[in-house]
Amino acid sequence: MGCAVVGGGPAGMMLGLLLARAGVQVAVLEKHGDFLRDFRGDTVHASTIRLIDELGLGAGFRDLPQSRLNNVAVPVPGAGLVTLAAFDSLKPPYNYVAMMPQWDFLDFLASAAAAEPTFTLLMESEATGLEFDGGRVTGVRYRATGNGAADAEQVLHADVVVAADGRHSVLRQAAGIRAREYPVPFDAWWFKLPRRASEKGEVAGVVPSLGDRDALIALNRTDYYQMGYLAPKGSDARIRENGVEQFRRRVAALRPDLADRVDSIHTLADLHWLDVRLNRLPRWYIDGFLCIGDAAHAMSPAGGVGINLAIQDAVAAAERLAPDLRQGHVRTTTLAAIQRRRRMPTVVVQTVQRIMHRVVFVPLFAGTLSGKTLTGAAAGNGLSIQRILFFFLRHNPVVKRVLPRVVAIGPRPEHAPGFARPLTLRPPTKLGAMTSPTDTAVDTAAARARLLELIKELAVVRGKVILSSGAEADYYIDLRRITLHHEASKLVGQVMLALADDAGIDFECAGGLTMGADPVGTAVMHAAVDAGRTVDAFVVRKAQKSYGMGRQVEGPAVEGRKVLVLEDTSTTGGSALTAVEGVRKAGGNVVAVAVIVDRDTGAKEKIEAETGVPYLFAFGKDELGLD
Ligand SMILES: O=P(O)(O)OC[C@H]1O[C@H](OP(=O)(O)OP(=O)(O)O)[C@H](O)[C@@H]1O
Ligand SMILES: O=C(O)c1cc(=O)[nH]c(=O)[nH]1
Repeated sequence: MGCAVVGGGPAGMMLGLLLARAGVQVAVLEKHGDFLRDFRGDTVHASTIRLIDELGLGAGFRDLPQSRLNNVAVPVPGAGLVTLAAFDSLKPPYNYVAMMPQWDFLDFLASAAAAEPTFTLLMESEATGLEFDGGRVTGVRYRATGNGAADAEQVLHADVVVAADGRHSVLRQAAGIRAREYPVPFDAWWFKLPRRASEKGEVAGVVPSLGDRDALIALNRTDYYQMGYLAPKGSDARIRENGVEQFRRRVAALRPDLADRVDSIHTLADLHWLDVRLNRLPRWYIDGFLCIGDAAHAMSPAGGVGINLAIQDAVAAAERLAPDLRQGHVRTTTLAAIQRRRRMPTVVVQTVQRIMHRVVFVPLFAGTLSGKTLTGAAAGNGLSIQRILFFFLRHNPVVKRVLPRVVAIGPRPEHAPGFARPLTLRPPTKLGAMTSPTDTAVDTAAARARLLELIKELAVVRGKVILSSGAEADYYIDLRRITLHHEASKLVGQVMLALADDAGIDFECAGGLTMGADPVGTAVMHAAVDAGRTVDAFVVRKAQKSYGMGRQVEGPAVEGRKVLVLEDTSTTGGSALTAVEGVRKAGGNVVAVAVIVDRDTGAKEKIEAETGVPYLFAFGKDELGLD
């Protein structure tokens, strides 16, 4: 076996799927017989949705029953419902958090992985320990608990064992790795309250209400409210001693609007206690063994970002493990590289959570924080750190932009490794283009999102610069760094092809003025061929060649054929116009001009007026943050 993953949660299943797509033998061991468990994190964050699109699974994912969380709001006395994180301010389509039962999400990942021949899912297989050879882990010991075979311990040998078995990881203990604990002031108790049909249309959101020494959050789900009661650590025994009636009264006091249904909490056995922990391992690995997700760093539920972080760990791990696993030996330096990659986002998120604990939860449980404190409505309430923070959360434009991003996307989001992405886009048919974008659109959305990120990261250069036209500008987009880039080139082809298809442009040749347009033309040609179409590329020289064939337009003849003129970017539109003129002289029928980035400097108007064909662009300067 290449890789044995222990724990069929979001991180374990994602890692299994990605490694299987790399063609590596991988087994995921899950101790339960199904994924059905209440009150696991039921969020799928924006960066995970983007990842799913990149894996070509977006259409199936969107078919799953789910609701969208568009914001996080707090009701504050005197200020109404205050939105703290408006996800819908993020760029679509990744501008929400999907809420769905985690078992649906895990079933979905499991069925995608089952399509890969190198993937095995071992349900009812409980890991009990590690197998060592010298100091190196060489496998995992486990017990199959199904079919009454509970006591037969077996060994699964693997090049690497990955523990994705959560906060109480059995395997990390077996590896002798100990976590560093940070104090957490509270625990959480999850339960459900019914949601009436008449309430279905209400804002989907997370609605917290603060008490004097406790708090209640409500997650609006399709036909119920998922309630989280928060109280000081160590309160579980007291809550249970006080009995169900007192607990119902407390819930009713915190959410009077839900008081009419607290009877649905039949007994305190309906409360699911979460012993909240915040910790992380100083070292996530030993030879042959790696921890990811909560096994490497238990997260507080504050912000609800633990699942996303765990999935991102899985992606980073898959990307780095796959090459080693293909060679049959996982180097310890590779495991160290995975920890290096994921440590920063972990530390950032945990630090934010620890600040939230200190600033919100400690005073809350000391009885010095309530909704009134935040707005200053409480008598004798001066400027407090909470009021200042609350003011910033509501009014500071940078905080208002950054907060939804931190929650929905997270620091250092990961992208699907090339080996896990679908090989080609589906060939669009004329009928398909007219009816629904289905799979093609979903894949294109992922390609477009990734390309945009690469352009921002690699091509945008700020500072004074002289342009081709002689004009001076404050920024330059060096798209050659994109069109000649190992990952971006392919995306350029896919995105530009989809751009023309979406505009209903039918073409047989693609190219433009050398040299910016050259790699764009070949990328489009390859994307078209991948999609089962025949498109040739061409190059328009800046001047006609004075010897040889004496041509200005090089490549298979464009004469009598439908031509898409391409550019990487345009400012005055002069280069694209030269290309159109060259193609027309060579007898080509120009059907459109398309550029990757438009600088919004009048090129569109000029080109459309002078050539009479549409001018398309994949990205505007506003999308690059250059507005
Ligand atoms: O719309 P325009 O004002 O024509 O400006 C845009 C052109 O400028 C750049 O090329 P450049 O002229 O620098 O030449 P190169 O492709 O040979 O590098 C770019 O690749 C476009 O072709
Ligand atoms: O106008 C240009 O010369 C120009 C602008 C730009 O952003 N990028 C580029 O390659 N050329």
